[in-house]
Amino acid sequence: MSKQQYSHPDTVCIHAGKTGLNPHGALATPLYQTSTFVFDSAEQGAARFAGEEPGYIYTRLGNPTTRELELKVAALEGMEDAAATATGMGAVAAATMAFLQQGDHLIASKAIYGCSFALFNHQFARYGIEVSFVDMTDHNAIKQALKPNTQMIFAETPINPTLTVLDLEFIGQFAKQHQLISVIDNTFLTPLLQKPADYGIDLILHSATKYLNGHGDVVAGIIVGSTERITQIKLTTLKDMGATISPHDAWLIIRGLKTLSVRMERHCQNAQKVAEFLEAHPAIGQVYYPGLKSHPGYKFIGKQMKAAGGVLAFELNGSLDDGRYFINQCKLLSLAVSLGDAESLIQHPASMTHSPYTAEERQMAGISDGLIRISVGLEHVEDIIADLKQALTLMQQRQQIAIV
Ligand code: MET
Repeated sequence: MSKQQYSHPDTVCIHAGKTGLNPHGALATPLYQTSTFVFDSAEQGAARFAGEEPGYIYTRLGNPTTRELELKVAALEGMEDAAATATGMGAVAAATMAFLQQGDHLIASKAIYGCSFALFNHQFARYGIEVSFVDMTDHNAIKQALKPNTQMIFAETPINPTLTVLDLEFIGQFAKQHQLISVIDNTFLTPLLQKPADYGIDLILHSATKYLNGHGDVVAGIIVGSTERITQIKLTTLKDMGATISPHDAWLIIRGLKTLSVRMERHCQNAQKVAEFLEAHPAIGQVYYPGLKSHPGYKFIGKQMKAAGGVLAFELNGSLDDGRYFINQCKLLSLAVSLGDAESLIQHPASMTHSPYTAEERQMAGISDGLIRISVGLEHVEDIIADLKQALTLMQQRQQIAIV
């Protein structure tokens, strides 16, 4: 295992995490596409199962290609260890359920990705885990949600899809003060733009489907934390529930990570320009992007977050029907959920990513029916803006005809 420390994350993305399991010195990481590993003897197999001898057993329990991905992302987040998972939701479920049991209480942000909300709101109730959904911009509300059985606090920042920014320093300190396990989903910014570990956060999650992989061809997740906590996850929820990543998917993410730094830079530059264009357009109402001075999260830029990332949301001056018409007119932007790909993606959270919420729950979470989310891709920004502009013009013309 490489012990070398690199001073810059760009270099970490490319070089960190080498396991040394590379007998021919291949430049690219070898892909160990195998379900199982052959033991030299029955005694060796028994010793590996007993944890008395290091070495691989079976890919659900670990794999050398996956290990390189885990070590790389742990190094990027500045944490000891990581566990890669089959999907982002695999990471959310394995990380939370490893530490929560019947009778425990979880404080969760009231606005989070739709399936994280569904897991906490629908599934946890079935297992006797109590959840309070809280507006985490309101620190008093967090304090008031605390109960004697509270074990964990869970949030995303910026929030999917409202782009609300939460104060990681407060969350980290609050969790320490009350001996809670703090969990932050860092998917939107990646460790290149935000490092929750700097604020004492215990577990950091990613949907690796998104920016870490970056090419829209994988679903995967990863959990980052201390060796102790990651070991507990690997020996319980990950081993026994089995949301294990495929080695091939781990290999693709290792390849994608090599360009994470340059991709994030371009995503941020493009998103900033798109946000400014939308903010100035008469057909657009509110734009939600922390890179805009008008956004309450702007004060965190250059502090908690290096930049605002590649996702933005906005409301049109128009009806839900106008919004659907507008999205349908986009030609370059693909109408698809997910984010962090080279392709710009546009979607309607209320009916897509956040449809597990009821209309009332969405309203409480601040996700309006008119909200539209864009993952700004790596195309030339003028082409992205031109596509949005033509779709907005068509929508405005249709609105005019409707009035006449
Ligand atoms: C199945 S819906 C979405 C996937 C992804 N988490 C997103 O926010 O786009």
